[in-house]
Amino acid sequence: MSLQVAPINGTHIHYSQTGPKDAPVLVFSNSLGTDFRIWNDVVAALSARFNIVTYDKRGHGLSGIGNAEFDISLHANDLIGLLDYLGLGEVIICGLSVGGLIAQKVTELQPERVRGLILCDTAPKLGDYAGWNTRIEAIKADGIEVLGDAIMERWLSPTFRKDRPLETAMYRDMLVRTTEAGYIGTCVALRDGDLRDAAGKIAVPTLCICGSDDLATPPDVVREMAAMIPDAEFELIEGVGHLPCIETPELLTRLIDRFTKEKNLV
Ligand SMILES: O=C(O)CCC(=O)CC(=O)O
Repeated sequence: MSLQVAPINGTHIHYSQTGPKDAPVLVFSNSLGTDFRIWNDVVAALSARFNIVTYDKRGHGLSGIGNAEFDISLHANDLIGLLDYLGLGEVIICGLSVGGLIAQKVTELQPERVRGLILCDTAPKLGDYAGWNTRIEAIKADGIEVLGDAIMERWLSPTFRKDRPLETAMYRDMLVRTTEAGYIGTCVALRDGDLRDAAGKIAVPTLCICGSDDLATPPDVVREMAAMIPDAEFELIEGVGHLPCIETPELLTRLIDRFTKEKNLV
């Protein structure tokens, strides 16, 4: 399949669209330092029933970086711009980590557009100001490479790292090959982003998911988010880290399948 690219808000956004065009639209939004290949197994399992959009957020994967100052609103407006470009109306959004903040921000900006939310390993506010600045300064000094091993420990469970060393090395490469400007820009967006006031106003069916071994957004953080969002459900996936779409795509697929059916989103 040829690469698909759209002109969005002064840069180019690399995306893919798979599945029947008349099916419900399911959009996946990525975590920090990853590109949309992390959803490959989930997309393969769901693409008969959904019109699926995946994309590389600004500064990641094959998307451009542009000249704008990064914040969560910019990332959310990029996703809105991509949906407009593709002529898509109502969507279900599955957002992972910073992708979960992007999904929450799109819901705040265009509540009529979002039919349902699946928020994986995320929260309305991630980390604290000083922690993000420490990470930004470390990368400015020595590059992303120096943080690679520590980040793998947060992303992937000990079992995955032990049993699947080649894939662990590959995802580490995905991380450290992210452009510094794109990675740091998104750290700034996370440092300054706080959607806690908006969480209580989310009025669409929401499923919150977390891996039990997630050291980046631990289960209690995700449970706290679920408690803020009216009627949100919480699911813990045992033995998995920050990226359930990589470690257990079958289980994540089943959760998305069950949730979208139970909430009449399909
Ligand atoms: O993964 C994200 O989108 C942000 C959370 C984070 O910092 C994960 C990590 O790199 O440890």
